[in-house]
Amino acid sequence: MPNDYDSIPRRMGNYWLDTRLGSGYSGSIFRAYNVYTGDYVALKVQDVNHECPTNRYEEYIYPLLQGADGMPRLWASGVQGKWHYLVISLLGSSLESIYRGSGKKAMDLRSVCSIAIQVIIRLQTMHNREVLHRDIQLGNCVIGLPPNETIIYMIDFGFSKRYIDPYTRRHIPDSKVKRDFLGNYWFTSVGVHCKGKVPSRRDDLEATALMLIHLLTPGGLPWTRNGVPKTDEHHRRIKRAKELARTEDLCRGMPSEFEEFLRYCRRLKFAECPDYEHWIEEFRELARESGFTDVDKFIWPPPPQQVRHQMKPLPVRPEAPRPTVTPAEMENVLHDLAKLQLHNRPILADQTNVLPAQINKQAEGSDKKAADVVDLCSDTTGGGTAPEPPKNIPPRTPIRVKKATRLEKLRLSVLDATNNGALSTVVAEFSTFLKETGSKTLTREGFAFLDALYKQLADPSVFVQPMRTRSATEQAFIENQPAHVKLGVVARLRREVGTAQSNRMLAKLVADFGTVTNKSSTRTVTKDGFAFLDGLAIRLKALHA
Ligand SMILES: Nc1ncnc2c1ncn2[C@@H]1O[C@H](COP(=O)(O)OP(=O)(O)OP(=O)(O)O)[C@@H](O)[C@H]1O
Repeated sequence: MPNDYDSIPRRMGNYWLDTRLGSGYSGSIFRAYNVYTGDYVALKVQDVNHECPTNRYEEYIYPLLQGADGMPRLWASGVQGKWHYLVISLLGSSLESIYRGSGKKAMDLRSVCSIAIQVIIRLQTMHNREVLHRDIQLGNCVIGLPPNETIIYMIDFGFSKRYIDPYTRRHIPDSKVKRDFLGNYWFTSVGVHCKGKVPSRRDDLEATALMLIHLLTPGGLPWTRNGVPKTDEHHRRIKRAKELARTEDLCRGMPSEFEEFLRYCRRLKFAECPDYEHWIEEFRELARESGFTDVDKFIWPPPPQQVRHQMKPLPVRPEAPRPTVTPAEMENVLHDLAKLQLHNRPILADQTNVLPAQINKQAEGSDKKAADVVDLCSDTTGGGTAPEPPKNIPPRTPIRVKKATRLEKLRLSVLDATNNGALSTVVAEFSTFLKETGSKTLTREGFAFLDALYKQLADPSVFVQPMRTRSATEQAFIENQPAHVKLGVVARLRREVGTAQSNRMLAKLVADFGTVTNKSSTRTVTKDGFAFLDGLAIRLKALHA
């Protein structure tokens, strides 16, 4: 329906229309002011006969969201002549225009973490109030006007819907019937956009994940690069590209949180309540680790290099740290380096210029915590047998690296595995690594390892049959169990892993193991948990044979 702006009256109710802020398929939005108070507002106008009466839907949704942070206030609504209008808080620029206006190919990590935190909080609010947004995109996230310019607001509830029936108090039903796509081309989840599934909370979160990944990808997500589709054929190509894109390819080079978040959203069951708190904390932690402060606030433009200077100085250590690399270790390293051949040119063959004092100096200054480091010498991924140490060199001692690095390496080995034998080796290493470092708590990287393992076992494009996921009831059952029952779940997994007949079954067990461990308060791998991992390695080997 064409927008005949000229016929829109200059006054609607108590509001005088000023400038047009934007217009979309469904209507126009104006800056307006209250003729009595002079207060500025935003006024959305839509033809009452519009084929898609989104203003009416918004009029129904807005009251459910009033009073919450980051939700615009609904001041008035009504009909004047052939126009329906909504009067809401006047806000600032959308993330879309901020991103485009920056002229940069990708957004900075600080800003993206702030967006992640705020948008997930907004969705938590909406979902707690029983509303799905269903059209998450950059144009529907806007910042406030000063002094609220660090707050991201959600707008455009024209596609929103209550997912809890107000009468029966039940979640809307899922359906096997394919439905027409509703949302936007770029960020609507694969399930809803490409497979015609019924949208639920998980899809709002998946759209958020795609939006964040888009912002961090130079040039944006691959399927967004040729603009909005004008033909059915182009739309089909977009859907195909979206559906086929592998999570790890989309997230290459980004902090692992983004890939994990997308995978998490895609694993959620239809009616499952997402763990908003967990992901808000993950993005806060990522920001903190990256040296950013005050990250709950979206600050645009991002503070130039400020963050490192604002970081509090580290507390002075009471005593000198234990050196991570001893002189003897350093000598080992140098010895090994001496044996390296670079283009047949021996290097560092002469160690006489390495004075003990220098070695000591290099050894100092390292302050890695014991729990954060691992023994690289136990790394078997490199293959081959270690050469005998020469007689005049003291026995090798471990070189230490960060735990996260080692886990990441193991994760990549899972993704590189092309058969069950290789997977078995990596799982055994993972288990050994956790035991040897005495670090039984599963960190983010540990869960990323399990995610990768699950994917390898369940992904039909790798080397196994596709997995049918657990039903929502089964999933909810596991999650709602008290701690002692969860222990029982791990004991069951331990028993079942020895008899699993296929990778598909193993994938289910890994998913259960991840869920149960994640839901436990300490996220530790118990004795049964280790027995499960070891059993998994043995079973994979047996299935490989
Ligand atoms: N409250 C507001 N204050 C300031 N600008 C706003 C406000 N609401 C919307 N806008 C601007 O107008 C644009 C369109 O708004 P909105 O998405 O609500 O309208 P729409 O007609 O549903 O658009 P579309 O058809 O693109 O979904 C937004 O991207 C934003 O730039």
